Amino acid sequence: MKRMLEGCRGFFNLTDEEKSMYNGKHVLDPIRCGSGFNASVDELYFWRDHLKVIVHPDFHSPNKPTGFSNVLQEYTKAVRDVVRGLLEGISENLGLESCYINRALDLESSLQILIANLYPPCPQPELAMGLPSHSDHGLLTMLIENGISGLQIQHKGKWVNVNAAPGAFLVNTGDHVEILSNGKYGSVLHRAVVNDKTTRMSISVSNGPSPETIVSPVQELLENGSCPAAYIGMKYKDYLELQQSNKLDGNSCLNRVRI
Ligand SMILES: O=C(O)CCC(=O)C(=O)O
Ligand SMILES: [Fe+2]
Repeated sequence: MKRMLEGCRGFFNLTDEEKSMYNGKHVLDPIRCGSGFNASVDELYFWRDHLKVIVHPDFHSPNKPTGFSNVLQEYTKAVRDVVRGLLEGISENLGLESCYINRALDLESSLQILIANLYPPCPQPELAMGLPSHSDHGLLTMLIENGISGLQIQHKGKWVNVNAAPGAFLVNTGDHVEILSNGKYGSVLHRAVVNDKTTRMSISVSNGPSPETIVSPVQELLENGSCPAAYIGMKYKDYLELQQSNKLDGNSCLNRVRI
């Protein structure tokens, strides 16, 4: 974790020119960096620099700073192993075989994206936001931070600060866990606030199905409980396009697939 945080800090410290080759805009561009959240559609800019790298099924990495690529590969592989275990637990908890989700969503080819967020001190934190309210598109997001808090999750309509223990992973459930569990697991709405004293850094790793998988509520859950499907099925890749093309105005993209 420490080496990953250092590596990302090293990337943000590169010159603008060195970073400018990664100014991609499309959600499936392998390496993208920049400022703001969804820079192509949002009018508002947020107090944040970011780096997004697709690391699986095909591995990509910026070639600077030195050694970054090795740490990125090692870290994201370890995260995939932890996620596989968590999804086995979630499968069992849903009354399914432990390997159900891993198999049904073709996690051998899972889309895994690393997002490093840098939130510098903001002179008027009450007027700015690090990241606006959103839910993550994947199954599980594994988040670490540099010891500075800033994540808030929505709980019973209120924003609650999340203070992680040092060295802990924060695990956010994403839209595709909600879809496949037919709402038994909720995708958590969250946002990041900024402060006026210290630079905060967070690294989230989004772990999703394979891009070509059509995800819909698990059939066994509908039959067992005789409840109707609450979401339409959609290819994960198409869902990403849909999320990217819409302004994130505090609503999750899930509203687009709810029946
Ligand atoms: O910085 C944070 O704590 C939140 C990051 C986040 O939500 C994301 O990268 O999707
Ligand atoms: Fe997020």
